[in-house]
Amino acid sequence: MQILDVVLTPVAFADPPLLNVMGVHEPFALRSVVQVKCEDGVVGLGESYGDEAFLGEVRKVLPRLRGHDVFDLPGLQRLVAEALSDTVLTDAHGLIGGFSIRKTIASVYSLFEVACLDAQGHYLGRPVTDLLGGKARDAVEFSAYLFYKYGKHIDGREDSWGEITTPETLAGSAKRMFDEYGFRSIKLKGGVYEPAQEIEGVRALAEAFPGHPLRIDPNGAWTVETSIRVASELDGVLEYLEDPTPGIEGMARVAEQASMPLATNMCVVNFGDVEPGFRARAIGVLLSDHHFWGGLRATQALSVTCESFGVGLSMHSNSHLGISLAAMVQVAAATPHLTYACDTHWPWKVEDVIEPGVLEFTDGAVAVPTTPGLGITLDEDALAKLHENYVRCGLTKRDDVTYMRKYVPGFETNTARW
Ligand SMILES: O=C([O-])C(=O)C[C@H](O)[C@@H](O)C(=O)[O-]
Ligand SMILES: [Mg+2]
Repeated sequence: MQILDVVLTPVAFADPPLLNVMGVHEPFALRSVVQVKCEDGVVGLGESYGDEAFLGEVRKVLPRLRGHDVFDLPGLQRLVAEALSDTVLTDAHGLIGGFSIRKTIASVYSLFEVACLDAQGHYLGRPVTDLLGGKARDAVEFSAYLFYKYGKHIDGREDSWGEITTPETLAGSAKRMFDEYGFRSIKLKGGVYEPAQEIEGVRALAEAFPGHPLRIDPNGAWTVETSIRVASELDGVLEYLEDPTPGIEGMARVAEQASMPLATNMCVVNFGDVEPGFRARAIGVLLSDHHFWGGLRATQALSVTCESFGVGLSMHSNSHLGISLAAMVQVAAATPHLTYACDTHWPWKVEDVIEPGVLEFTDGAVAVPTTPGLGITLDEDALAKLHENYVRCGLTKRDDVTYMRKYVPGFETNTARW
């Protein structure tokens, strides 16, 4: 089945001022939506990053896709690699580890791989899970992903969550997420305040939600020594500790002393990192992300690798829309070795590009769609509206650091600060 045309649409959706180690989220999160249009009216959907540098790489591939067989994924991989000369994509938020040509190719390939799998599924009348080997579970569990946040954006734009800076407001946000989505486990994005304050936040959550698995992710805000101390203070409280300190070597030193497993989406971020990361015993849990690991099939290969080495697997997320959630759900469902509830930023957004009603949360889990492809339908009007947002907002890259300086003049990132 030949690809006849590919339409790339950059979009932007409203994002609250969520805090992290790098600063604060800007008023809009950027994404790209791709429609791979094939013979017989079949269309496949993909979603990924929306910053200008990423779009530039994606655009290099577009003219080569016409005439490509949508079932030929190795050919797609070659075609992407050939198109992307030797550019290495980086980002201005630094939250998903190092960059390389390999990771750049994997990221761009992933966008098209997902769209091709969606198209294949529509053509065959089968869900993507079937194309990935079949369902290992009927629903995919996610965790309540909590953030500290400001009450409003610099331009006065507000959201329904209000300010979250204290243990009380943190527990309040968890309660709301539990009530609305039925989540059972909690992840706290840390790296914002000094460790004692974030430990207090974790303890407040543990007290308010006894028995619910808890994690904290300061995105490398702590030194090795601080990480070891926090791990010891939160012994018996955390299910796992995510990226306490930067780099494989530092993580390995923490892992040696910590009672709980360490997780990462920062120090092992492509297949080249697996051997050194696993050899150093730096992590007990790998947080995969199909957007930069090279798609859904690469995520399954990663899962088998993790299982072979006794490493757990879960899923990392960035601010995303429904096409990405659908892809995460499909691959998670078709991946037997998935050992923890996955991350999602889903509760923080109020708009989308897909028709509502399919990806619903019950008891913190999304039922795996059984309809063809990813199981979702693009809402063309919503896509046009979010594209209009993109044009109007004027953002071309994610830059939490510079935006934070509007709140805190002179702000420097918190990486290994404490
Ligand atoms: O687990 C993580 O490190 C993330 O989810 C990275 C994200 O970019 C998160 O920090 C965010 O949205 O600010
Ligand atoms: Mg993380």
